[in-house]
Amino acid sequence: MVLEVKNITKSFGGITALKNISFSIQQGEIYGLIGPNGAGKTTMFNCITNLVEPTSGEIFFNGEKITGLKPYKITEKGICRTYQNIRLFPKLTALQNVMVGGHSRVNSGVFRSVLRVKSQKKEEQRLKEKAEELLALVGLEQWKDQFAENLAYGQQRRLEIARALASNPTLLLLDEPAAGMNETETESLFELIKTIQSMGVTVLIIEHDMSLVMRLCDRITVLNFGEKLAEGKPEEIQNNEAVIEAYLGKEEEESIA
Ligand SMILES: Nc1ncnc2c1ncn2[C@@H]1O[C@H](COP(=O)(O)OP(=O)(O)OP(=O)(O)O)[C@@H](O)[C@H]1O
Repeated sequence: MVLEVKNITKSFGGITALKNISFSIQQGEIYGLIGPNGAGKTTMFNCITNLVEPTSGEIFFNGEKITGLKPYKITEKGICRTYQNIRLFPKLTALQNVMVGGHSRVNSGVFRSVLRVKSQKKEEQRLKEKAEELLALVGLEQWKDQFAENLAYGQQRRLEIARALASNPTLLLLDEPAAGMNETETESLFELIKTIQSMGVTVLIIEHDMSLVMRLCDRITVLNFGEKLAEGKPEEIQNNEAVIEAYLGKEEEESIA
């Protein structure tokens, strides 16, 4: 198992955002986390990356307990994420944004070296090449010198993914990557996530676009008011009565209305 979430509960004062949630993700899977607004999905990402500390429960990454580790340590171990609200550096170029992502995992070893300046320069060059490769991967190579703030919304979302990949994660957490994207952008996002999977990266994705989730994910957990409502393959989730009632059915009604 790449990731094992065991009995995670998270309370914020009177609100219990997650109630005793468990699930496991296998190497190479694309795993979906879905549920209505406020179900606890982002809180789960925050618990995995320890931006918020779980009230109880444990999380294991490649068999090692990561609960309680500092967020940067968790990144170093190979978990990276994007955010629901884009968090790029608007006044840095696309290339610089990706290079910043790469720094988080090279700082310790290389910069402590005795041959500091020389190795720093080499490292900078290596980061730049890697960043260019990643920009090509997400289809932004011709935009590399543009400020992030000048990129279209869908491009910014892809840039966030490139930045997250810069630290060589083995587990990538994507928080609503298709939000605000049109159909064409969503389709190229689908292809991109499939490519990332084929590179050997395991993916955990929060997404409201059901058509994307159902085509993309190998397995899915459904959260509702902090509780786990169901877990299974896309077809199992689509046919699950409780899920239809709590979530998919409601969406259908909304789309009919
Ligand atoms: N830092 C916090 N302090 C207090 N309450 C919080 C905090 N973070 C989340 N919550 C609450 O926890 C619950 C779950 O929120 P969360 O953002 O995890 O849901 P979500 O499933 O990601 O929703 P959405 O789809 O709208 O992003 C909500 O009731 C939210 O208000």
